[in-house]
Amino acid sequence: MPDSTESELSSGSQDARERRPAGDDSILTVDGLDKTFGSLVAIDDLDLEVREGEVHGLIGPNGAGKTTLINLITGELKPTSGSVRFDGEELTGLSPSTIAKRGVGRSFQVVQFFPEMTVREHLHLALRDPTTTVTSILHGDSDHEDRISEIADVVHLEEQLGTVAKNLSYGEQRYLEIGLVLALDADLILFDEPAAGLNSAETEDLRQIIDDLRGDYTILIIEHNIDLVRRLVDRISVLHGGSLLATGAPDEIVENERVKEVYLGE
Ligand SMILES: Nc1ncnc2c1ncn2[C@@H]1O[C@H](COP(=O)(O)OP(=O)(O)OP(=O)(O)O)[C@@H](O)[C@H]1O
Repeated sequence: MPDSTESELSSGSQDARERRPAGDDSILTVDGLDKTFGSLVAIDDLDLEVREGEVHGLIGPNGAGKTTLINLITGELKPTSGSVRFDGEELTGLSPSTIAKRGVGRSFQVVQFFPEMTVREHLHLALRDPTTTVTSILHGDSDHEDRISEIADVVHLEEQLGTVAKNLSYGEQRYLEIGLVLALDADLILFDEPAAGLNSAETEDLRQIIDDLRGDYTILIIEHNIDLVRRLVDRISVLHGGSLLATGAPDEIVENERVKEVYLGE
């Protein structure tokens, strides 16, 4: 995908998504990736492929390297060696903002907002273009009202558009975070434990939200809730000690003896 301004990227990404059905083609290719922190090997000669249009689960024990991998994909960390390619282009060495502009969006384990700003204002800010002023955001003078409504609908926050972030429930804050990722109009979305801290009703709500994104985005999701993963994803990769232990369909993975041994505890 060529580098472009945010607004060009928005329309370009949308068109690109519409052209791309889910298939066997890899959109994200991790090849011989290594990351060490001093003497600690966090990612160890990792190969991994995410196919275009799929929902791909990333599981593994604590410390397996899942968040480190996400940070290497998004450019927050630089690999010690190896390569990450997205849509055929090398990401390694690019800055996080350039990688985001190439169409890679992410959520974080810890949600952070402006407590006094409403859901609409947050989305407006995320959709902003260089001509947007603070006054226009506060007055709701937005060219983006349709997109804001669309995103709020997708993340089940249409009733909360006028609610300030500090008055949202924890679950609603997590949905807003997903909305902010959608506003960046990424092609690949990386979710880092989106269900952490959610109760069972909220987790089901989250499952529906992510399920509704299926087909429009490629999704890589780190999640410890194995029931949620099984219901949501097309394929699972299991990390262990920074390496790939197994990749396959959910039913294959839960029956895999090595995976049971190191992660599922059976
Ligand atoms: N910035 C850092 N400096 C030093 N060590 C780090 C750093 N980030 C991660 N690590 C170490 O790298 C290893 C992998 O950590 P990582 O957070 O990627 O695991 P994880 O699979 O996401 O674990 P969890 O499921 O607990 O979130 C761990 O041993 C961790 O302590």
